[in-house]
Amino acid sequence: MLAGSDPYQYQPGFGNHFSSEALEGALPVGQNTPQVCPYGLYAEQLSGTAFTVGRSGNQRSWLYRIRPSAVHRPFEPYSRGAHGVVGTFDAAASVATPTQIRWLPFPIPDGADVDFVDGMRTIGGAGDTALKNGLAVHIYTATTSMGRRAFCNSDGDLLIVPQQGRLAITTEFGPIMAAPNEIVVIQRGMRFSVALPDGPSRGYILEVFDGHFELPDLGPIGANGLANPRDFQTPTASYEFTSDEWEIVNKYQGELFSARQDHSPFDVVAWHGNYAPYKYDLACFAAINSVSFDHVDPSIFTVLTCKSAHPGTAVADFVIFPPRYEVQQRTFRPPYFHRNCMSEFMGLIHGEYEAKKGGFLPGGASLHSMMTPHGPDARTVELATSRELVPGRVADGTQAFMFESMFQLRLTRWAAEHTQRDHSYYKAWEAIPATFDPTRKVQ
Ligand SMILES: O=C(O)Cc1cc(O)ccc1O
Ligand SMILES: [Fe+2]
Repeated sequence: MLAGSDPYQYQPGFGNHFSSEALEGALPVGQNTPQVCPYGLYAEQLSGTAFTVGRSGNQRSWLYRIRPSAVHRPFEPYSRGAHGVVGTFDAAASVATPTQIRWLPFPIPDGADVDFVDGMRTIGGAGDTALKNGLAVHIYTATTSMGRRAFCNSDGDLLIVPQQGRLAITTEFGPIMAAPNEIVVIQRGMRFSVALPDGPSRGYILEVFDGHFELPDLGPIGANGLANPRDFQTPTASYEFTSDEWEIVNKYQGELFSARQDHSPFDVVAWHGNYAPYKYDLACFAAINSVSFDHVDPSIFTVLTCKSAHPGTAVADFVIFPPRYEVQQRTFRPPYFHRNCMSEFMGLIHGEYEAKKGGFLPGGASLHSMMTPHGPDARTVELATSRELVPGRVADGTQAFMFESMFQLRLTRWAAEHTQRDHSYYKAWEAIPATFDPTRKVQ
């Protein structure tokens, strides 16, 4: 990187075999592990899949760094305050409820210095990190940068959805700046440190304990549309060479551990491979929908999917509800009433969600669990059944999203008993009248 140039340089593409060097010639030529690497760097492989996974699914990167990551003092249990991260969702650690759940915006601590790691709280999840089966949903509320602290998650991949405040993320692969309406994916094992250029910040995190996010198949849509691969952005190598004291906070089996080292974890001078973090601007999403009639299932707005072993059934889909035109004729246009064999966790980045124009607020959340009945609120139903069906815009200035999962989620007690839990949420549907009239068969 040249002095004074923009540190945020990205490589476009999804799942590419990227190459990046901050110092010309730092990547070994023609091999991964020379006897001595250029500039006296150490070669270190970071594996995202088992060595033996088939070629099309195999993910790994080679990092050429000033000191190997192995150079650190032992990990000890993390002692800085009681942390609220959970990696096992059994009856001891969490509660199950099939009721419709909503939270008003999660408050950002006032006056206290809380960074991204200490401000992370698990809302709920399923399964267990040790068996690499399940997922967790977290929220972060933070007021201060991590400084010389780095976080590393051994338990799975993190899909981060900033809702308030940009995240300036230093990663081993280079820096990423992510603003609200962008998402960042940081995979298992990657060290990163979060600074807050805008001060108090909040956002959502989806963690998958197995697999990786991929672009959904497009089927009859064809070769283009939805999230296009070239709009994903992976950072470029950037390093620091210091003997400063750093703390590495490692989430392992849902617990936090801390180790100290006298060098920066961000000392990767060059790297190559296809296991690398990325960001994506949700405004790049090329939405596709019905141009004739009927409400299309929200899977049409899938940005990324983490597949399970059951074809077509996701560990987790990341789905958005982007600004778009709505043109369907003779159609109840809002989300339909339904009971789903998947779990639906929703959040709102900004604006108002089309099915609930009040109560579901930016920085808040809702959970409609497996088979929990839900749909548009009474006001939305009233408007949608009486309005003239002219072409119109929907969701302008708005961005809601959904983490949809095949798993049954359990809530942490923190989330279930949170003061922001909206116990009157059920009233959203209370005023929906019975309009049934056996003498009036009009469609
Ligand atoms: O429940 C929700 O609000 C999400 C949702 C939106 C939609 O358009 C169709 C189905 C669905 O679950
Ligand atoms: Fe739904």
